[in-house]
Amino acid sequence: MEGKIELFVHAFLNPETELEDGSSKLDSSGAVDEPSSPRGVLEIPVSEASYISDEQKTTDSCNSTSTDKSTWTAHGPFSYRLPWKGFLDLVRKKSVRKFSNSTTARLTSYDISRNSLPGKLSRIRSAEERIDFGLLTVQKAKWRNFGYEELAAVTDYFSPERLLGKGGHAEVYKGCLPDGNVVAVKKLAHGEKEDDGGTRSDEERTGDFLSELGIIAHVDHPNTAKLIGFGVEGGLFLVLQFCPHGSLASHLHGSSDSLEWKIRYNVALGVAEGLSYLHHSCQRRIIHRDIKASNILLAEDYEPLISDFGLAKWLPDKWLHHVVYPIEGTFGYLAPEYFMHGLVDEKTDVFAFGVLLLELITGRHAIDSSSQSLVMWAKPLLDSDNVTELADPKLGTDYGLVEIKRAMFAASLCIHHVASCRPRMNRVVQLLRGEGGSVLEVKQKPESPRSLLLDACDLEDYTCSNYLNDLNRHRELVME
Ligand SMILES: Nc1ncnc2c1ncn2[C@@H]1O[C@H](COP(=O)(O)OP(=O)(O)OP(=O)(O)O)[C@@H](O)[C@H]1O
Repeated sequence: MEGKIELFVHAFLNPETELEDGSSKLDSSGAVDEPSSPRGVLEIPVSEASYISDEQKTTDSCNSTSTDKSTWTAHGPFSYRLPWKGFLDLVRKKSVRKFSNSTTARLTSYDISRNSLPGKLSRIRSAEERIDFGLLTVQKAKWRNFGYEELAAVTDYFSPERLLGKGGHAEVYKGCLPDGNVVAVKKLAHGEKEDDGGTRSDEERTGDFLSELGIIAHVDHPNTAKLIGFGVEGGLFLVLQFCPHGSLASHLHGSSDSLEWKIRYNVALGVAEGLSYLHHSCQRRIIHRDIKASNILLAEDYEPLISDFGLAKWLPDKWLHHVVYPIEGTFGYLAPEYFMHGLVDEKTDVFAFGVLLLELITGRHAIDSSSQSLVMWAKPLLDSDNVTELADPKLGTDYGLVEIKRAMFAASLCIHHVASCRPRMNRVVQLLRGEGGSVLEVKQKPESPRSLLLDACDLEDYTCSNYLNDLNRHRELVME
């Protein structure tokens, strides 16, 4: 492997911790033969690649940003390990995020201790430092480690006027770097008491942060959010590419203007491609677990970027699925096998993507104000191919009939209540591009091999009304 160098830092989960959390270590044969899923994977690539092109650096200003797909190149294959294990041992503990019954937020906050965290985290070195390997000096060019003062200065001391948005875990501010680049500074929320009266430990919060940082730094696709840097002084911060058009949710649900169909279709395709990359083409198999309209950001030209990797997991290839507890995510987007059994694999994201497609087609919320599930509302209309009833009234008849029918067909497959009957994301991309073949071909039989556990779940006579009952039951349990 010549010519290119990457530095990898791998943080591995403590196996015991993982088992305590209920995570499955079974491969298809049921054998426990795989080390636990890493808690976070932090890669520091040292390649020619840079997220921001020279051209962009000179042309961007606080008032204008651009997204140049041509600047994103693959990382080189040669790797070198840094001795960070001691530090990472501190952050092995698994996060215990709470499940929310809200369609817009997960109810968890970080209790960021200002005393001990910076000390521990200060061992993270800037991705800009030069590293001397004897004969070879390489430039780590990917990300920056920002100091607190620097982040405060670029966001006008986190002034409310700079606030771009607020989620369940973070506030995001617009920042203008001295070189003119505009960024989004994601400030992880300060800790309040959790609902159960407990507080999250430094280690847990740091683990969550590293997990998100590790995954977002690892992914590299035109339809995934771009990391520019991070900060660990005075709190935990991610510095991200600024998306001038905000979130898809704000356009679909927060604006009286209609998002035109052409953009909606491009968003559907872009998100499908981004997810297909995460599932099948990324160096590791990543499950996002929180695909929803508020986590899709719109960059220049309304190109969609999958963001918020706070719940994302990567699965070793040998694992058919992963069992997680607690169940986290957002009501309305949760696949039945996930909210009932905690089973996570690529099909969890496929289901959520199906709900997102329905939102794009209909303009409706995943769960509306009267708690009606979009999936349940849309199913009969999808079955009867009723475009007129399904299409967002704001669109009028301004949609491509072929495209909307493709989107409807893809959605109907993605929201199938049996996981194995849902298509994989690379298939969904083909369907949306019109490369899908006939309907009969696509309505495939369940994939194999399937784990015994999943098959048992699938073999139940699980109908749509079962799904609705389960959803309601689960909701009641969570709200108790
Ligand atoms: N890079 C960005 N550019 C512009 N706006 C952004 C950016 N990142 C986030 N935002 C805005 O901030 C909001 C909250 O961000 P984000 O979803 O990452 O927070 P969160 O607390 O992790 O959310 P969640 O409740 O889903 O966990 C987004 O919905 C969006 O409106």
